[in-house]
Amino acid sequence: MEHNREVEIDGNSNPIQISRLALDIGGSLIKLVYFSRNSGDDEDPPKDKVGVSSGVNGRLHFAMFETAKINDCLQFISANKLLLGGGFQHQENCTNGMSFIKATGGGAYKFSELFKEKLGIILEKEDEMDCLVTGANFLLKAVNQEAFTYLNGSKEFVQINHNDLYPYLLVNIGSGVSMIKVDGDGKFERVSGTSVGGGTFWGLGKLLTKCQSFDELLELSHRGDNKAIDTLVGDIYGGMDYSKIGLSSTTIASSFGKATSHCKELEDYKPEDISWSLLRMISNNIGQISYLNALRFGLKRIFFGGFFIRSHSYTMDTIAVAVHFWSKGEAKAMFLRHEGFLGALGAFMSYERHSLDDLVVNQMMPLPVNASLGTDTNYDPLNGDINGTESIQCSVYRA
Ligand SMILES: Nc1ncnc2c1ncn2[C@@H]1O[C@H](COP(=O)(O)OP(=O)(O)OP(=O)(O)O)[C@@H](O)[C@H]1O
Ligand SMILES: CC(C)(CO)[C@@H](O)C(=O)NCCC(=O)O
Repeated sequence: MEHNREVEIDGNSNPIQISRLALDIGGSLIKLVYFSRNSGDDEDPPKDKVGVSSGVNGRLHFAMFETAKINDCLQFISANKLLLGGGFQHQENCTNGMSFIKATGGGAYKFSELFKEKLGIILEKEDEMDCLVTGANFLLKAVNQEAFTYLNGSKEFVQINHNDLYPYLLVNIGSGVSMIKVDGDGKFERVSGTSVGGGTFWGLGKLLTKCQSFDELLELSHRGDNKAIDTLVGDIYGGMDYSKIGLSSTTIASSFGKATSHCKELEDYKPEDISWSLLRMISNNIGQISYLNALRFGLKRIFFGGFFIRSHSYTMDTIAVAVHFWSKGEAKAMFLRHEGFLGALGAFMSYERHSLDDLVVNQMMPLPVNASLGTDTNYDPLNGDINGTESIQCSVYRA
């Protein structure tokens, strides 16, 4: 896979300078975040409060690869010269000719030798939970229209009050699920988790439907009908609601309950129905466990991140309905536009905490909605373009 740096990154043929690359190498996906300064920025650096030039404008780029195809990722980094780090600062502390790159996720440990061998870089490991929280706090505070609710098919952006953000529950749905109570910047506790997560949906879905890609499995669910596989309350109650305990006839009484039928084999079920039932089962379960943890700590807001969500309407709807149902409307499920990049952003932000150059990203200037990741025009989660790069405008300042 060959990526044209100039065309893909800023759409023109000027040489651009890449600074700071950070990675989140997860069980399923590798996420990359990197900064490129705007071409010609030398003439027009942003000014600080007293009018002194102190930083550079540029774009923050996001890309992802399947962890199983890590060689594609290495090639992408190398072909796009993401390690050069020229421009306004030095991201690498060079030791014996080796550069350091911030990395988080289990793969930062698992693949550290591979990165050293193939690219000559040392992965400087940052704690995964720390990075998730840093990334989420950063997005919620710095990016306009980052968080939104999703109910009955409609998306509503939430205005975040910086003084009233904490505490909240962060639920990161990756291969597995982590639930983190966040009380402030760097103040958090991982309060729960479940192994029934994105890897479960994709793994079971692949076995049961023979789908070849996650996107295909997700796309299938659009055409599915869970009545064919799930046992509904009405199936047990002769078509009636069980209203005394608040269950309507259409509520799922038992996920995959109908698959116990002796007269049917796997081939007798439609892949789209299987995908829909599986998606509902897993999303419902995560929504319910999240609510229970929010209840445990008296948290009213739950932010969901992780690439399992993929801005998928049924997934978000199911999670939101589960949280609404179980909390009787008390707790609110919210989603994030940069859902899958929390950890990578947190690793990216961690350069400030440690680097000698002491840089801080203290201003985020989102482009019009259609220029950022996670929007309908530029980012289509179902188009199968897993390596598509996306970017947002921002400024990086020297502290
Ligand atoms: N193109 C894709 N290929 C594989 N899985 C995908 C894809 N797109 C979305 N997913 C979903 O996203 C999940 C991975 O999400 P994410 O990248 O947030 O987690 P991870 O960092 O890989 O996992 P973990 O944090 O548990 O190590 C997968 O398990 C799958 O459900
Ligand atoms: C192991 C991690 C943290 C790796 O990202 C994630 O996959 C996870 O939170 N799994 C759930 C593990 C559990 O708490 O049961």
